Amino acid sequence: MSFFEDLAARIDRVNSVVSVGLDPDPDRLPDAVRDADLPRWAFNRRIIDATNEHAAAYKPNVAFYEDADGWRALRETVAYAHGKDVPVVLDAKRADIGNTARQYARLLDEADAITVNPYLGRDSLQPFLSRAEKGVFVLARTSNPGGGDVQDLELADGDRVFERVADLAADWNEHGNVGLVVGATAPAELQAVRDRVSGLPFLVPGVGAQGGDAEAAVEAGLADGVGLVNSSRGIIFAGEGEDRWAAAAGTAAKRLKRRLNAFR
Ligand SMILES: O=C(O)c1cc(=O)[nH]c(=O)n1[C@@H]1O[C@H](COP(=O)(O)O)[C@@H](O)[C@H]1O
Repeated sequence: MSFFEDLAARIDRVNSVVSVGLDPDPDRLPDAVRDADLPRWAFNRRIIDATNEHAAAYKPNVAFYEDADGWRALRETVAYAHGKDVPVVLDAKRADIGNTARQYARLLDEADAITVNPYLGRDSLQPFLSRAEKGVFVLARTSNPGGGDVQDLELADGDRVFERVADLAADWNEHGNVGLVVGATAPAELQAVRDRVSGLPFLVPGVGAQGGDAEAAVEAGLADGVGLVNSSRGIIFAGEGEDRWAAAAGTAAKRLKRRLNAFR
């Protein structure tokens, strides 16, 4: 099965488009996991136990794992999520010259989909795109405050850079495995991207801690009902400082699922 077929089946099974971001900031981990052999893995395991029935996908951002223990924690996390039948999107935002990109693309051996950066152009993404069974989410309009600095620049024909990236990504979709990352904090741009590319599913981060627009995320983010709306800190640290932190994450995931489902 291709990634998007698999994701569509998962969305149906749990009636949810929630992507739970697994970004285990070491400074915010609860005391209960701090003495574990791999604290990030111990944390993620409890979060997955608490949230999987509401999760269409998990999205670990590799920034939170890029050290020796981190890679072990990430591998355990992905295997555990798969054991619960939940697809995993590795948020890596990678791309490089072909020779290097081929090595980066090995990350896809670990997961079902990945986020990539379009700035270096098609050949830099080819090693990802050619993995037909894996999903490739191309950054189009990001959610950060400076997301427009480059992405909103106007080209000579009046298109904005992020719009052109969306068109390019649609051209790169030879295997039906391409999606776009478009932040919920810029709802007008989100809708503009949807107006350009009707068929591509979006991964929409930025609801929750970044205050993005959940309604726009669902209305523009899904293509034929398929797409993901991600929250990381808003779910995994919902009960920070409490004993019931894992249960609080479960409640936060369920609440977000219901909020998003109201617009589906
Ligand atoms: O590619 C991403 O997932 C991403 C793109 C973007 O435009 N904005 C964005 O926040 N993200 C990621 O989505 C997650 C958002 O985390 P929270 O703000 O805690 O929900 C982080 O892992 C970000 O790196």
